[in-house]
Amino acid sequence: MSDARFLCLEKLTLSYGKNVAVPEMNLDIGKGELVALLGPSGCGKTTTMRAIAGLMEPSSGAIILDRVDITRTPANKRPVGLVFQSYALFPHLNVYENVAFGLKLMGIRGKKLDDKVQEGLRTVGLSKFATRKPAELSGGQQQRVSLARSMVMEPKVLLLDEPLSNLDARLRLEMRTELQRVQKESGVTMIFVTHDQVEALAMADRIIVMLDGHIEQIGTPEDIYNRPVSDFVADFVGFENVFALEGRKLKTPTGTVELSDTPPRDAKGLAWRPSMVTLGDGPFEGTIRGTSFAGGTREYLLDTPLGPIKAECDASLPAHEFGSVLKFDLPVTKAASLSRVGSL
Ligand SMILES: Nc1ncnc2c1ncn2[C@@H]1O[C@H](COP(=O)(O)OP(=O)(O)OP(=O)(O)O)[C@@H](O)[C@H]1O
Repeated sequence: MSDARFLCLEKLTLSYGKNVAVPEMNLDIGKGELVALLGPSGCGKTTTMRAIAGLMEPSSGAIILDRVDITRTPANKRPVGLVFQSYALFPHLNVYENVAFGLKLMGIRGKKLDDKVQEGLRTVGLSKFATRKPAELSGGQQQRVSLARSMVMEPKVLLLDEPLSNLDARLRLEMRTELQRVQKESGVTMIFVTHDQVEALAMADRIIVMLDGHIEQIGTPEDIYNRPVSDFVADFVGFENVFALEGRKLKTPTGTVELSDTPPRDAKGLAWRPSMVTLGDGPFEGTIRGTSFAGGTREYLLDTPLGPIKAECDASLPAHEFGSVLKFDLPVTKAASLSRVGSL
C-alpha cells in the first residue's frame, strides 16, 4: 500500500432501508491529505462521513484504513475522530476538562494526560483559556476546543461535518486558516464536509464533488475551479453560461448556434464564467435586462437568442444602460470543455 491509499472506500453502498443514498462509491484518500466533500444538500456527504465513522453500517463494500478493514469495526473502536458543526462540548466542564475527557476514558492519567491536553490546547492556540467554561468562549474558540478534543485522541482520520457553518463570516475566515494550519502541522488526514465551494477551494488539497450519491469529480482546487468536467460542477463553481454541444454547434433553447471557433473534439459541452464573455464585440447580440455592481466588476444579464447570458466587465468602464443592445462573443479558447452534460 502506498500512502495514496491510506483510506479506501471500495464499492461502498450506503442505504436507508430500501433507499440507496450512495451506490458503490470508490474513493482513495492519501495519508496527510486535507480533503473536502463538496456538494448540494442531500448528495450524500453526511451519509459517507457517517459510514467512515462507523455510525451506519454499509449494505455492501468495504472501508479500509491504513491496511485494516474497518467495515464492521464498531465506531468506538475505530481510529477515526469526529468534529460536528455543533461543538457538542460539555457545558459544565472547563476547556481543559473537555479536552481531557476522551483521554481519561481511555485510562490515561497523570503527567501523560496533562502533556497531551497541554499539547492539544497549544495546537489550537487555546492554552490561555484552559480554565474557561465553553459559555465563556466565542463560537470559533469553542470549535477549536472541539478540534483539540478530537486531535488529542490521535485519530488516523479526522472527519469534520460542516465545521465552519455555525460561525459568522469573520470567524469562518479565521477558522479556515486555523484548520489548515492545525492539519498541516499535525499531518493528520482530514476530511471535511461542506456545501460551500469557496470554503472547499480555499482549504482543501483535494476536492470531491458529489451529486446524487455519486462522485461527479475529484481534483485539486485548481482542477475543479478551472477544469470542471460536467455541467453540474461548472455551474457549481461559477460558470454561469453552460451549454451542451451538438456536433460543433452550441445547443440553445431555440436551436443550434455556430461558434466562432471549433470546440475541442471530445467536448460534450462548453462553459464560460461571466468574466470570460467578450462584451462589446462579437457575432452575437443581447439586450441588457439586468445589471449588478460588485465593487471591481459590473455584471450584466443579457437576453439573447442563445438564452440568458451573464457577462462581466471591469466596473471602471462606463456602464451600459438597461435595455441597450450589446454585441458579445463566447470565445471557445476561453471556455471550459465539459466531457459530460447530464442535465442540459
Ligand atoms: N435518516 C435517514 N433516513 C432516510 N433517508 C435519509 C436519512 N438521512 C439521509 N437520508 C437521505 O440520504 C440522502 C443523502 O443524505 P445526506 O444527509 O448524506 O446528504 P448531505 O449531502 O449530507 O446533505 P446536507 O448538506 O443537507 O446535510 C438524501 O437523499 C437523504 O434524504
